[in-house]
Amino acid sequence: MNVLLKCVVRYVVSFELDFKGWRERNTVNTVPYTSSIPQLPRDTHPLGNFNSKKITVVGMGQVGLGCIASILNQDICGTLAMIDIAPAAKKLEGEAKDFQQGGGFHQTATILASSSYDVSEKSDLVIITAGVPQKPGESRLSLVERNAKIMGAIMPEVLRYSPKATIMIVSNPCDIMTALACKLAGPDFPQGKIFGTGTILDSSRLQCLIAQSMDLDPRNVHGYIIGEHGDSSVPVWSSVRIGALPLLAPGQPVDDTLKAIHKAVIDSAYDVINLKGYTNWAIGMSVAYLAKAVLNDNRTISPVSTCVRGLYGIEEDVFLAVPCSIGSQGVQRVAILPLTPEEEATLQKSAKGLWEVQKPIWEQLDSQN
Ligand SMILES: NC(=O)C1=CN([C@@H]2O[C@H](COP(=O)(O)OP(=O)(O)OC[C@H]3O[C@@H](n4cnc5c(N)ncnc54)[C@H](O)[C@@H]3O)[C@@H](O)[C@H]2O)C=CC1
Ligand SMILES: CC(=O)C(=O)O
Repeated sequence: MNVLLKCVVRYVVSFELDFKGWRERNTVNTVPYTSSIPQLPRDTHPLGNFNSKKITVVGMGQVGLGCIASILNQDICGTLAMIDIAPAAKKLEGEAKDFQQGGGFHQTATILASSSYDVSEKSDLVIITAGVPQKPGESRLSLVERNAKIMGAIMPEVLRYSPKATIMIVSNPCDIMTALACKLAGPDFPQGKIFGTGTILDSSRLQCLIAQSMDLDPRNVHGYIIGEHGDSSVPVWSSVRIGALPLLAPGQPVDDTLKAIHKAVIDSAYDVINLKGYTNWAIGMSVAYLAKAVLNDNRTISPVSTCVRGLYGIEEDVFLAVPCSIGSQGVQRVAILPLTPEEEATLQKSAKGLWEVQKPIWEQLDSQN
């Protein structure tokens, strides 16, 4: 009984400490991180209100299609718009018709498709998946220049037709593309409203691999990969929980099994791309999960990509994934996860590496203004 009481007290205390670790997400790029904003009123969502909600997905390749399939299966919105470039128009029309013909099994009343952004008008959420994918063996960072050009073409159109939308970036390299989308939106666009899918997929891969090694349900593994959605990602072993139990005791070193699990997480995308040429279903499920959090204003905690300058001793103007609460306005608050000195140092290294790739694009953009 005594032991049980101690456990309860420990968890109540640690909840309070964790709660104090939240930092409000500033609404505008220029507001310093330390400022706090009044909590935004929670949207009311009576049953069936999703019908008034509109999602646009830009980029109807493998990932875009994976997103649409998951969104439709989960009855998240009433209207869905699909956008791709003009040369892909015929395929786009075919995909839209195929999804429309499943109307007996989902509740999305309207599915639109076009290469023109007027179909995206007044979207509540815009999801950007357009861009070049990796070839087998290619890193995400190597896509940066090609996909920066594509992002440059897309963002003005998105903002023209849906200036109030929350925007989710999936295109790789996801963290730099999210930073770029924010820069293109300008300093007056509420900062948290543009976020990247970050390491939500990497964290799911981590959950699955740990669960597999322990013969458990992945949904009982709680923990995050943070930092870059890519090769320099950081597993926060110090806060992984199995059910309510910590995976590691305080000070317990990370052993070779855990290191191998992290390596397997990093290798996951390369592995699937080698096997089938692309990844799409797991990211589609991740996107639908986040879309539901936005449209239902759920305040769901997920590791998504947001500006981390000023956090964890990071000085560079970079976006990385950290656990955030996600609602209708995108990232509403950033959770300040306690890190060990090693985890913090690895995150800082990841930030520096990303900044080296991002810097030339920033210099180019700044010289144009
Ligand atoms: N963040 C994440 O966890 C993941 C990100 N990705 C990334 O998602 C992106 C898309 O991957 P896939 O769908 O496999 O590639 P894909 O080549 O199958 O599709 C890309 C689509 O973007 C379209 N597109 C190109 N320029 C466009 C523009 N200006 N406007 C509208 N559409 C445009 C293309 O026509 C094509 O349909 C890649 O950058 C990939 O690396 C992929 C998986 C996971
Ligand atoms: C391609 C990619 O970013 C992924 O599957 O993680």
